[in-house]
Amino acid sequence: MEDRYNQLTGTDVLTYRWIVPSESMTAVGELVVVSDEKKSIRYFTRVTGMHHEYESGGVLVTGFPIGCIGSDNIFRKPRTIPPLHSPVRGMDTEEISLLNMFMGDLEMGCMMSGNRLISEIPVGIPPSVLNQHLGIFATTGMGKSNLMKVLCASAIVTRKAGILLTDPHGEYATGQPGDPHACGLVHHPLAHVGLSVFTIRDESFARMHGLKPLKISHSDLSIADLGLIFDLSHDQYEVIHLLMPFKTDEILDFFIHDDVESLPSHLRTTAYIGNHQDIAQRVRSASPDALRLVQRQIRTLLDLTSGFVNKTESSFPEIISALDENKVVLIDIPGMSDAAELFVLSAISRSIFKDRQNRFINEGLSQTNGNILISIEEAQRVLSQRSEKTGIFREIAMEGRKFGVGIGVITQQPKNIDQRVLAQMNTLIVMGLADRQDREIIASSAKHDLRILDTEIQTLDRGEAIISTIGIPFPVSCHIHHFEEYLNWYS
Ligand SMILES: Nc1ncnc2c1ncn2[C@@H]1O[C@H](COP(=O)(O)OP(=O)(O)OP(=O)(O)O)[C@@H](O)[C@H]1O
Repeated sequence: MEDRYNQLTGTDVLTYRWIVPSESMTAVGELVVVSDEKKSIRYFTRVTGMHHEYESGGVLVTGFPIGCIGSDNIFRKPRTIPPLHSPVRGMDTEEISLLNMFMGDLEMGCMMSGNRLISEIPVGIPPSVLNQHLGIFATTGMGKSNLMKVLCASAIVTRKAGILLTDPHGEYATGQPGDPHACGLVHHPLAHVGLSVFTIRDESFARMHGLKPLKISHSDLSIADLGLIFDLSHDQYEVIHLLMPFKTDEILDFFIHDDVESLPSHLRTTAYIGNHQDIAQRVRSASPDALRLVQRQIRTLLDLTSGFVNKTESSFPEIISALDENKVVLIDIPGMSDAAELFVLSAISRSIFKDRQNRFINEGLSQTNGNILISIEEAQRVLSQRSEKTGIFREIAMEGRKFGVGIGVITQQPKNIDQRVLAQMNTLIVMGLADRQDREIIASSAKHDLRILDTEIQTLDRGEAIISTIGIPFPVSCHIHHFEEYLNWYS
């Protein structure tokens, strides 16, 4: 090899340049080490770009130092620069194990260095960051469902955090319907201890797979969530606000037992005869049409959800204690409409958040409680800039951290998520984003500078991700395990 190759030809603190022979297989994302041999400092550097160099006939590579390590063996942000002509080389075994030390317990895949898989470095995020929210940004078909299953599989093994997810497609519990080779979370060898599935499917299916029936009681619901299901007018929102101080089971009882058409006129006389005088008094000033509509919608909602919403029975205490035991809780609701799924997720999320909040206020959360991650697919439905439907999810995004509750925002359209919510996300997993504006928004909210990884993000393949988390001092390229294969490792 000629001398001029693989030596630093230019540096500033955050950009290194060197030339490699044109036939070399250097790839964007590759990790190399630039060593300052005099001072015994090694600079770990990630290839961020390259182009042909006329003069030398080689390829001019640019890289970004992700950290450096001196003779004290402490990994630091690079504030110094290596001298010109410092050698640039691949990582050795000791350097690979050094990077391995930063990886967390919730394993998702293996580290990638350019096109090469480093199987010695399993990539995972620490469970301790889950209360600081997580964003998964993936174009359709890039492997987001597979990633979620792998993340849950790891959580089932490590049992250091609880994860809640809803599944309206029926693919997480027992595998993609119609695919005989697909596996689901129930096939995890530790599912009996680390997984709880609550389902709306029929009893025989549930029994065969060890799933529990999902039950939601009237008092688990919040009247505010009516807006998740129906488009409410200003007047209807007013009715909802008037009703807010009352318990939901009483509100529902009131609307179920009064005659829809005569309700408003009754209320205008003093002769209301019923069990809910206080509610009747309160809604007296509301628009009769809005009141009638709200009543009709409540009845429709209870009709639609009659399979699992009932007066008194509730799975919520069991869901909360499973999450407290750091289990994965899957709400299996195949065929449920978009709106109804959000309604269910909102009710469960509120219950989890309020429980943790109350315990925090009354007893101080014990250190043994792990974090809980509530994952929301297509999160732009509830966390967009102008949505009135953000309710509990925004509250968790803003305040969940101190109570150990984080949200997992999964979306293809980060530009449609409220920027203030994105700013709260301390772990970002990017799985391909074709839209430049989407990439810019993510780059500006990440804890690491992802702008320089733009080329890499654009060249991500299915099953590949860039992970930026406060738990790891540099962004990591990762090849996500294939769920079915990952399960086999445990079997
Ligand atoms: N890491 C991976 N390794 C190998 N194959 C993968 C990986 N991730 C996903 N796949 C395969 O790619 C296909 C699409 O994956 P998946 O269903 O997870 O994508 P998705 O992003 O959830 O898609 P959609 O947006 O349509 O729900 C599946 O056949 C899956 O097995």
